[in-house]
Amino acid sequence: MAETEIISNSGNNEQFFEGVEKLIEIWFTPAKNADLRKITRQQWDNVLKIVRCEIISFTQSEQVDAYVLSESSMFVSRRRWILKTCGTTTPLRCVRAVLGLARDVAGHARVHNVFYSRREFARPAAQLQPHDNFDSEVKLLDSYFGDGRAYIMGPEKDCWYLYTLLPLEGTVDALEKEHSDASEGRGLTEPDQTIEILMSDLDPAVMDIFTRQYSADAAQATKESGIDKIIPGMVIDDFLFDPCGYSMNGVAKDGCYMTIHITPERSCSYVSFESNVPVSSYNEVIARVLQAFRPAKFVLTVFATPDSPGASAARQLKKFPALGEYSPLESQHCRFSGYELQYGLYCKFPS
Ligand SMILES: C[S@+](CC[C@H](N)C(=O)[O-])C[C@H]1O[C@@H](n2cnc3c(N)ncnc32)[C@H](O)[C@@H]1O
Repeated sequence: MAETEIISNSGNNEQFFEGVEKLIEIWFTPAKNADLRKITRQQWDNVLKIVRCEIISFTQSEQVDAYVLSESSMFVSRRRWILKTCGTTTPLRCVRAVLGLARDVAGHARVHNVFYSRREFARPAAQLQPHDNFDSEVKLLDSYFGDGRAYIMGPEKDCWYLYTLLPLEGTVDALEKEHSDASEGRGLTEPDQTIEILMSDLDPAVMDIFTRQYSADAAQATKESGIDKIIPGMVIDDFLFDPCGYSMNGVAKDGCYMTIHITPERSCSYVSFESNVPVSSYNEVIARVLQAFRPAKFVLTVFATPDSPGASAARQLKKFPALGEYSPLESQHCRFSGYELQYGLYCKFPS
């Protein structure tokens, strides 16, 4: 597991923990009999050693294998791999190994799409290479994928970074991509949508729930915080760290997932929520998440293909609405070839 750093001036000997995750999602082009779930547990253990984290729990649905990690989560399905890790982990260092296993073990030789994203770290200088700056991350990603584009959204301290192979809609690159996808039979996509809510500065009373002092086990923390009500019908795999910290994965029968990670330490409190639940409005989910965690500030991102129910959710958020007691500070909308993206930064009123 990655090391944590003692905060010298916290006064209560509290440790600093970088809750902000690096999130990489790779989609492979559909191929006959190819399935990333052919990669064995031992092989994943070896991959995660490179990242400096380990598997601590596992659950699955018919469509997805969900791993809780010492630093966040990993989801493996037929052609999509998601790795989300926090602390000082190094997820981009394992991508070459994953591409090799995908080709040699799973039968996936072709990458269809890549999304790498993260919020700005609380302490960027504490990160290990290449994660100590976005330029280095992009350089390494380009060495794997060759042809990516990098974006930075929002104001400096609260910005959100994205690297993807998707070109912006209407550009020459987008037209070229459509042509090459069509000629190589790669036009096959499926509806996809993802919401992330990346929250900081959370209500200390809520954060106390995610300590061993307060909750006897993860199940108690899940229930008491209302996490079990955010998206009903999920099979929940939760873990309460000692002395504090919490991670959960939820999987549903229809193949969708949710994942929540909590760093409750007062000086660096952080919570992330992510799901691909196929709804046409995120209003209820967002309201439940904010009610459960009561952050002072959060970054909201929604990715959706035009044929997914989430496309209308992304457009609703584009109108830049206040969300309950939260006012919008920044908003950006991007149309990629095949995806819409909405980024928003929100702050509790008055800011
Ligand atoms: C893995 S969790 C969730 C991190 C997540 N990315 C988030 O959103 O905050 C991190 C929390 O668990 C605590 N923790 C306790 N033991 C840990 C361990 N062995 N490895 C990682 N985190 C641990 C950390 O101090 C921190 O509060």
